[in-house]
Amino acid sequence: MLSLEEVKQHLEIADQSHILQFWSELNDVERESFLRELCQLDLAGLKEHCEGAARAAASPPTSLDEHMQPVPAEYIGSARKSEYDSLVEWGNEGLLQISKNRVGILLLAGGQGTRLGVQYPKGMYNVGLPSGKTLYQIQAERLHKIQELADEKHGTNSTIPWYIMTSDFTLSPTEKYFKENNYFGLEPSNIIMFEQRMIPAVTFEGKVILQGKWKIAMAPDGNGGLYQALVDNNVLEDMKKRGVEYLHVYCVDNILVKMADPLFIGFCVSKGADCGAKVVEKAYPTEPVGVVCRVQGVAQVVEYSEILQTTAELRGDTGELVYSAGNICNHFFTRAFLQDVAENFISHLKQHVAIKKVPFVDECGNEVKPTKPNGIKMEKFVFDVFPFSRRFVVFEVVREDEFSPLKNAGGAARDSPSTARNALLLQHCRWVTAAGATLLDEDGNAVSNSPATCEISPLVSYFGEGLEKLQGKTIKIPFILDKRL
Ligand SMILES: CC(=O)N[C@H]1[C@@H](OP(=O)(O)O)O[C@H](CO)[C@@H](O)[C@@H]1O
Repeated sequence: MLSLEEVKQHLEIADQSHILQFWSELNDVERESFLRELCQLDLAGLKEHCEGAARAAASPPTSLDEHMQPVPAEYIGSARKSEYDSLVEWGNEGLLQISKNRVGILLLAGGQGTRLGVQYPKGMYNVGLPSGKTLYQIQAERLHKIQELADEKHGTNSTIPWYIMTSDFTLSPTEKYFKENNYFGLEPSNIIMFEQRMIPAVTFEGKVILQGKWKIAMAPDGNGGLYQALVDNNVLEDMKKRGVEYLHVYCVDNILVKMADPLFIGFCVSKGADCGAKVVEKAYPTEPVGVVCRVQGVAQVVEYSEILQTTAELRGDTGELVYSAGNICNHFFTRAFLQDVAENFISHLKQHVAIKKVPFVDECGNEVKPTKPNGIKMEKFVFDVFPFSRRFVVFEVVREDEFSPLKNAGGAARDSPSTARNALLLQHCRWVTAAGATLLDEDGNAVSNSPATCEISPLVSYFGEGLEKLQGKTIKIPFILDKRL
């Protein structure tokens, strides 16, 4: 650990001496804790970080819009439009890769859940399903199931390691939650949790914000902090040791996420891709999803916060949105590509500016909750490695089956606990109906097209398969299927 004097010198060079303004008022315990925190900062890079943040926030955002083009059709596969034989072939390829232990999944779970308004990790959220399952539990059970499907087909005993990127906010509660739930029956050594870095929030004048007299306002470095975290935590070595060649990266909040989706993985592998993204057709022009496109001929995502409304609203001859490929934060990477990024491109990753309300202490040491934005948080985005890909592909999937994110607190019109819950229940109603059963509501009327209390455990079915025995049955809701038929 550095001495106080050494830290002081670094702070002076970085023009950040105000960080120690309350030092004389601190007791020994506080001093030790603060010094330890300061030593963990990238002190050598602090000046550049602070000045860069202030510069970036002051300059008008560079618009990419005029250089955008849609991704050419030959790089797009579609769960909706591709031929049946191709879908079967890709699905089989994916299951084969899983059975050979070549597939891993990586969950981005370092976020603070600010919009959702919870103090705990988003994955622990219970959207109010009849089973009361949380997002983490649903995901763990899907993982069990997809391993089982691969094993049944290939007579193997496969493992899909589950890498979970957390942050200072989410690591300990996530660890505790998995432990308390006995890792949902998964082997703990195959669940690898690690932390992304945190970086200081900065004022518009380029000064690190003090959140307390001996506490800096820190924020995770965005989901694109993944690449640095892979290096910091030797994750790529772990993948190599296990023989994992393909990684499916996804974010925590999508209740319909198909982890290690064999179709997506099989499609990417068959196309020889090093990098791929799943998309859904945008629901409306201003939907808060990134647009997967090309910028000056290179694959990229233009985030919803950075696209001009006029571009988002552009329509083609037949009235369809020109930029309709909505990013659902489901990415495919080969290990070789990630290694290349780790070795050559981390420092080239773009920094995005987020202007936020950051609680701080004033000159007198009083804690203040700002009413208007006062701070800059710099973030990297996970998809900003797409431009470094040599073969990038896109896979379009059906929204109703694959995308219902939990972003907002209850009561919001969109992307809320109830929309997520209903999306899952509706999907399960469709599965039961497709299997040839009739669902009846409490009054004996057939249920169609409304979310009824019909929940099928992921341990029973992953895609809607395995429900053949329901054919011809009449089933009264509530219907909870949690054991194999
Ligand atoms: C940096 C990043 O990954 N942004 C993603 C991510 O948005 P958030 O609003 O950050 O959750 O998830 C969206 C899908 O839910 C996707 O459309 C968007 O591009």
